[in-house]
Amino acid sequence: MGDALTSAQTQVRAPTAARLKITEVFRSLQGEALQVGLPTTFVRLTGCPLRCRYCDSAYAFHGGQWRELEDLLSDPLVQGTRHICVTGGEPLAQKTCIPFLRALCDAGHAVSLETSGALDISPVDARVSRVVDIKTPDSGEVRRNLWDNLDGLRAHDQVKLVICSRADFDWAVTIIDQYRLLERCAVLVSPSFGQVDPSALAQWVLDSGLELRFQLQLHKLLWGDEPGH
Ligand SMILES: C[S@@+](CC[C@H](N)C(=O)[O-])C[C@H]1O[C@@H](n2cnc3c(N)ncnc32)[C@H](O)[C@@H]1O
Ligand SMILES: Nc1nc2[nH]cc(C(=O)O)c2c(=O)[nH]1
Ligand code: SF4
Ligand SMILES: [Mg+2]
Repeated sequence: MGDALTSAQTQVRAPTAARLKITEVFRSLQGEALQVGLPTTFVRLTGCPLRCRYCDSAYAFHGGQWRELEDLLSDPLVQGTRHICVTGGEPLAQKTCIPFLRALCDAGHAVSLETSGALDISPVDARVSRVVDIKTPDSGEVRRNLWDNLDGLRAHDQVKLVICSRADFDWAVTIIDQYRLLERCAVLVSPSFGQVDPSALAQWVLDSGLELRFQLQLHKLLWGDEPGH
């Protein structure tokens, strides 16, 4: 028989514990979104079905380490911090992300989720602040936007558009108007790092007359574009 398990032996094995594939867990200042500046622990999940041209986290597409939920929840970097940001990669591409987010909320953390907007956000625990990207034409992934996600946005969620060009900004204004996004939650615009001049985008925001929240990735100003910050 060798080492091969019979089907009977397979059935009596303990069920596999819920696991997530993780690229990194680190503590930094939140560099993006409404929670910017707050000390935060980041949990970066491995893998993403999109390929945005500007992606600064491509190192999370592959590799990573399987970790059990219990192990992650008891990680000192998680336990010792109120603010937790779950990001990736695309966190919602792993189904165990949903119970992970719920468990973080149950443990009393203030949780935010960075997501591409390409996967259904409706199963996410209502206590989580969902930061939903809308992928612009010049991201190269505009066809992946799941527009139904916008219907279910709550006041403590956030929509983010990473702007790669003036044409992207004009497109963003049209979308914001069409989906009445400013009536739903905060709408953030951020320059694609190193591609769009931040002062140009700041001026476009002022000229638009819209109550958009301009933002820069604070961590890159502080620490550059290195992983782990
Ligand atoms: C790396 S992604 C991970 C979460 C998810 N996949 C997403 O796209 O939202 C986290 C955030 O970083 C933004 N981002 C990635 N590369 C960027 C860049 N070069 N400049 C500005 N923002 C960037 C993404 O748009 C997203 O809002
Ligand atoms: N400091 C810091 N803040 C962040 N906010 C969102 C991040 C991300 O990569 O999703 C990120 C990140 O990578 N670093
Ligand atoms: S969806 Fe997020 S992680 Fe995936 S390629 Fe785009 S920016 Fe990178
Ligand atoms: Mg990042």
